[in-house]
Amino acid sequence: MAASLTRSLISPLTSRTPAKPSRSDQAPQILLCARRRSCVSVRASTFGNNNSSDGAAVSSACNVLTQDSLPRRLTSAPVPNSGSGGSPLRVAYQGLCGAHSESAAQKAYPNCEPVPCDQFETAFEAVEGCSVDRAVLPIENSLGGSIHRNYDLLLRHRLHIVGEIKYAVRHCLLANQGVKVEHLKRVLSHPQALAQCEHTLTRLGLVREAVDDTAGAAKHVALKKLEDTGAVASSAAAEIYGLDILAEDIQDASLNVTRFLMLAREPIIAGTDRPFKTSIVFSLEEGPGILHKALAVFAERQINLTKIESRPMSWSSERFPGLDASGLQKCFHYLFYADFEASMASDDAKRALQDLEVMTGHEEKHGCFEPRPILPTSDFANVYQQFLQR
Ligand SMILES: O=C(O)C(=O)Cc1ccccc1
Repeated sequence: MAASLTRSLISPLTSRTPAKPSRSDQAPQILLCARRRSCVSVRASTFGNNNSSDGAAVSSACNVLTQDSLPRRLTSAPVPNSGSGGSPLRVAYQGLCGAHSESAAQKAYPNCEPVPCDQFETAFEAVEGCSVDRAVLPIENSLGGSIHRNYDLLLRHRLHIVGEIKYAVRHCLLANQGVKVEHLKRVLSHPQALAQCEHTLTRLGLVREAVDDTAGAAKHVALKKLEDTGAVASSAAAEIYGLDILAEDIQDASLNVTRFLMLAREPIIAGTDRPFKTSIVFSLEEGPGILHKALAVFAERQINLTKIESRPMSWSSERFPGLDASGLQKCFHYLFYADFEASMASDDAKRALQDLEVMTGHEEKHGCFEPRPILPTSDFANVYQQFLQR
C-alpha cells in the first residue's frame, strides 16, 4: 500500500510547472530557426510495435552547440530505451497514476519513468521544454472515435510521431469500500471512458460527470469518501486509491482499443526496406470532387488509406475571401489528416504526394520550418508530413 500511495502522491505536471531539462537534457536548447517560405515540412517518425527503442534521438534538440559550432547532426543509430547517461526515458502522459495512458506509456516504453500531466497540452509542452523525453497520448478509440484535441495539438506543436501503441482498455466500476452498486447515484470518469461504457452506465441509471482522467476520478471518490458516487477507471487505479471493484469490463464492447501516439522532439524518416505507414495533413482548394481527386492519388497507386480525419482550420475573411452559394462569407474550412500504408521514401508515395500537393491549399504559409534531414530509420515508419497552415 505504501508504494502505491507514494505513486499516487506524484504531482502531475501542469502548464504552470516550470520546464526543467530532463536528466537526459541538462543543456540549454538550440532554438530552431523558422524560415518564411512556401514549403512542406517533413516530420518523420516510426510506429512502435511494442519495441521500446523507437530509434529517435533522445536529446539532440536540447543539446548545447558542439565545439564545431554546429548543432550535432541526428544520428541514425537506434537509441537504447533510455535517456542519455542510461537514466530511464521520462515519458509524459495525460492523467494521474493509474490512468490508462500511464499503462499505455509503460507498454510503449517498458521500464520508462511515466510522468503525469494534467492536460494533453502540458505533455506536448513537457517534451518541447525537454523536461521529458517522450509523450504518449491517445489519438483515437475503437468505440469513441478520434480524440480531436490531439489532432489539433499535433498541428500546433512541433513534435514528431515516433511510434504508435494500440492499448486494449478495460474499464471497471469502482467505489469506496462497503459501497454497493445500488447505493450509487453518480459516476465520475474521463469523457472517453464514460462514452465507452454508455450502455452499462445507462442500465445502472447513473448520472455521469466528466473529469480530466479516470485515475483522477478514482482519487476524488476515495479522498472525499463518497458513498453515492463511483468512478470508471482501471483496476490499477482501484489498487492505488484503495477502492473496491464493483464490476469489471463494463465497456460496451469487449474489444475496446485506444490508439496512442508516441511523440518525440526528433524525427525518424522511413526507408523502403520493409512495410511502412505515413501520416499527412493537408488543406484543399475549393472545387467539386476535390477531396475525391485528392484521395484518388493514393488509390491509383494501390496505396491503402487507414485513417482520414477532418478538422476545422483557423480562418480569417482576408485569408479565405469569397462567399458561399447563398452569398454568405465562407466560414467552413478544413484540414484533412490521412494515414496511408506506404513509406514516404517510396516512389509511389512521393509521386502521390507530389500530385496531392498540386491540389492542396496554397494560402500564404507562415512559420514553415526547414524540412528535416533525411535519415534511415527502424521498421514501420510513420512519416508525419505537415503542410503548415498558420
Ligand atoms: O483517463 C485515463 O485513464 C486516460 O488515460 C484517458 C483515456 C480514457 C479512456 C480510454 C483511453 C484513455
